[in-house]
Amino acid sequence: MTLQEWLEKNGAKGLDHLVLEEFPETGRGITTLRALKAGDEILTIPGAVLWTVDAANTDPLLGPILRSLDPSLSVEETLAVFFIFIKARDTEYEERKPHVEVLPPHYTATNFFDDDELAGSSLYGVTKQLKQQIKSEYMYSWALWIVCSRAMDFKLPEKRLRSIAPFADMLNHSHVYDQRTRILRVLVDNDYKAGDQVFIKYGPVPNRLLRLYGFVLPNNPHDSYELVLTTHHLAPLYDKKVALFIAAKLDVNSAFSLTFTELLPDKVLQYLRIQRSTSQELTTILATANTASKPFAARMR
Ligand SMILES: C[S@@+](CC[C@H](N)C(=O)[O-])C[C@H]1O[C@@H](n2cnc3c(N)ncnc32)[C@H](O)[C@@H]1O
Repeated sequence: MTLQEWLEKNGAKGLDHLVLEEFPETGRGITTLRALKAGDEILTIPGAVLWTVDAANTDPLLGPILRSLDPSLSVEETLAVFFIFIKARDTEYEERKPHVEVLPPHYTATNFFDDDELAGSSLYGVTKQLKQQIKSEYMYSWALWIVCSRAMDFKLPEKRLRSIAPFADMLNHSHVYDQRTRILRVLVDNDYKAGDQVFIKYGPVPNRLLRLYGFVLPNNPHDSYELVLTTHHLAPLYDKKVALFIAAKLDVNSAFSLTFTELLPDKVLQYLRIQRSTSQELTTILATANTASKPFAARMR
């Protein structure tokens, strides 16, 4: 069974007018075979085929294992395990398998870059930080990346639904999830002619797109430099500085986005002022921290 056949069998609508295509600049994407107006519904994906925590937890084989875990896995971990599980099965999962088989096989986000490849890049610091948090073998990192780069979030009255929609995860989208009918509707946010690629809209996102999604946009006006500032726990007056960081609503390990419109954010100056202060300056700052009327975070500028 192909991906399209499985989706149509479950009631997906709109696939007739959409084709998967390889594009030199953006890799695989989706072309529309008919003209579209902004706001048109181009595709619906039934809830039953979505990758969700509920689908993983109710799977007859995987579900009991997931449900027995204490503490339970996070949403992203559950979905990543679900992908790996289906990928590894030889039988019984002919329906979900075609989607797993068309997922990009290689992990392209910066976490998979060597230090040499990242050296000098604006993503060096944040990627280092992220690498320390995610220390796992390749298959699991790949699955987590698949989840994070393709998931869509919907705020339902009683919960947040994070899901990956087969086929819809390969095109430009503005999604709506109808909880009553359990159908995911894909709406376009631009006009398109027949034969156009329908593009992904990521919004005004800087080139840290590379960190999560594994690609960059050339000449991106929203690009930024992620400046990571940390203070070593053996640094002089560490405890006093930490108290001041907290009072100024800063973290000891902080990442700041330097952009073309805000090259030196106030928060960076606040951080550096605390980090560089002498003992006497810190005492003065601490002594006055809660006495003056102006909020402390504002006075640290
Ligand atoms: C939601 S998926 C889109 C479908 C994907 N191209 C595929 O073949 O499955 C998001 C991923 O597509 C790729 N991508 C999306 N937009 C891109 C662009 N403008 N240039 C290059 N790659 C892009 C990135 O790898 C990203 O992580």
